[in-house]
Amino acid sequence: MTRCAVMGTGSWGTVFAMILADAGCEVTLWGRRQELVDAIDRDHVNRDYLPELTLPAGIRATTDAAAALAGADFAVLSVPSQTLRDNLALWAPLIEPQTALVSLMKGVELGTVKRMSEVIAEVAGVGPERVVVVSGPNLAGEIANRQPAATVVACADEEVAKRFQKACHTPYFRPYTNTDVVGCELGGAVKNVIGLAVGMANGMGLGDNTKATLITRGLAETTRLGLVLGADPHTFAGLAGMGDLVATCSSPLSRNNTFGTNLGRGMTLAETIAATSQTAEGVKSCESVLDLARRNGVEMPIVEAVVDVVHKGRPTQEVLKGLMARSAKPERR
Ligand SMILES: NC(=O)C1=CN([C@@H]2O[C@H](COP(=O)(O)OP(=O)(O)OC[C@H]3O[C@@H](n4cnc5c(N)ncnc54)[C@H](OP(=O)(O)O)[C@@H]3O)[C@@H](O)[C@H]2O)C=CC1
Ligand SMILES: O=C(CO)COP(=O)(O)O
Repeated sequence: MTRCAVMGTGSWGTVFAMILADAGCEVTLWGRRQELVDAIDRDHVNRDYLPELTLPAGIRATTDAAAALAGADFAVLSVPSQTLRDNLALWAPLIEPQTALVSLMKGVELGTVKRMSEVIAEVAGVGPERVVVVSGPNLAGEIANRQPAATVVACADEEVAKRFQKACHTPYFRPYTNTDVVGCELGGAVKNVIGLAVGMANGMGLGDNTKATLITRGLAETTRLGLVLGADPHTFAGLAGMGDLVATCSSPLSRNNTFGTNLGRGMTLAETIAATSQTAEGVKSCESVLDLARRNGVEMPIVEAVVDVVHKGRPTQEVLKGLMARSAKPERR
C-alpha cells in the first residue's frame, strides 16, 4: 500500500489527505497544534478548516513529524509558501531516501524568488526526479464535497509523476501528468495574483468584460514570464494555467479573489487582512512574482498594479486608470 505523509492541516492539506485515502493510500496528517490534531485523530473532523467534512476513518493525525514521515513513499507538503523553507528545514533530516516530495503550494518565495519545487530541492537536498508539483483548478471547498475536478501532477521524471497520479486518482479527482514543472508552478503562483486583480474589479462593481480582460491579459503576462523561464507555453492553456485561473477568478470560495473583492469594495489592507483567516498566497507572492519578472526583464503590468494597490496603498480606481492608459500595442509581441 502506498504510504503518504501530508504535512499541514489547513484546508488543502486536509482535503488532499481525504483524496489520498479515498484513492487507497495509507495517510498520516501532520499538524502543528496538538489540540486540533487530537480532535482530527479522534473525531475525523478538522473543526477549524472544514467542520462539515467527515474524513475517512483510516487517516491518522499527529504532531510528530518523524512518525508521519517514517516509511513514506510521498511527503505531501501543504503549508504557506513563505513558511515552507523553515518548516522543511526541520523535516528534511527525517525524510527517507525512497520518499518523493510533493508540493501542493502555489507561491514564489520572497527575496530568493524561488518556486516551491526549487525551495524543496535546495532545503531537502534532493534532485528534480524526487520533487512533484500538484496544480490545477482545485478549490478545496468543492473537492471536500467530492465534486469532480481535474489537476496536473508534474515531475521532471514522468515515472514518478505517474506513481503519484495513481496515488491520488479517485472517481472525483482526475490527475493528468506533465513534465513541465516550471509552467505548472508559475500558473499556480501567478493566478493567485490575477485572482486578486479580478476580485478588486468585482468589488469595484465592474462587469464581465473587465474581468475577462484581466483574466486573458493576466494569462498573457504569465505566459510571457514562463517562456523566459523555460516553461512550455502549452501548459498555460491547460489545467494548471487557464483552468486554475478561471476557477480562482470566478469563485467566491477563492481566498485571493475574496481578498481582492474586499479591497475593491474600499476596505483597507489592515481590515482585509483581519477579515482573512486562511492563506491568500497572492498577497505576498505578488511582490515576489514582480521581482522575478523584473530580474528576467519581463513586463507584468497587472501584477505590478496589484502590488501598487496591496503594498503601496494606491487607490484601485487610479491604478486601473493607469493600466488602461498604457501605450497601445499589438495583442501578440
Ligand atoms: N485551499 C485551497 O483551495 C487550495 C490551496 N492550495 C495551496 O495550498 C497551500 C496551502 O494552502 P491551504 O491549505 O489552503 O492554507 P490554509 O491557510 O488553509 O492552511 C495553512 C496550513 O499551514 C499551517 N501553517 C501556517 N503557518 C505555519 C507555519 N509557520 N509553520 C507550519 N505550519 C503553518 C496552518 O496551521 P495552523 O492551522 O496551525 O495555523 C495550516 O495547517 C497554499 O500554497 C495554497 O495556495 C492549492 C490548491 C487549492
Ligand atoms: O488554488 C486554489 C484553487 O485552485 C485555491 O485558491 P485560493 O488560494 O485563492 O483559495
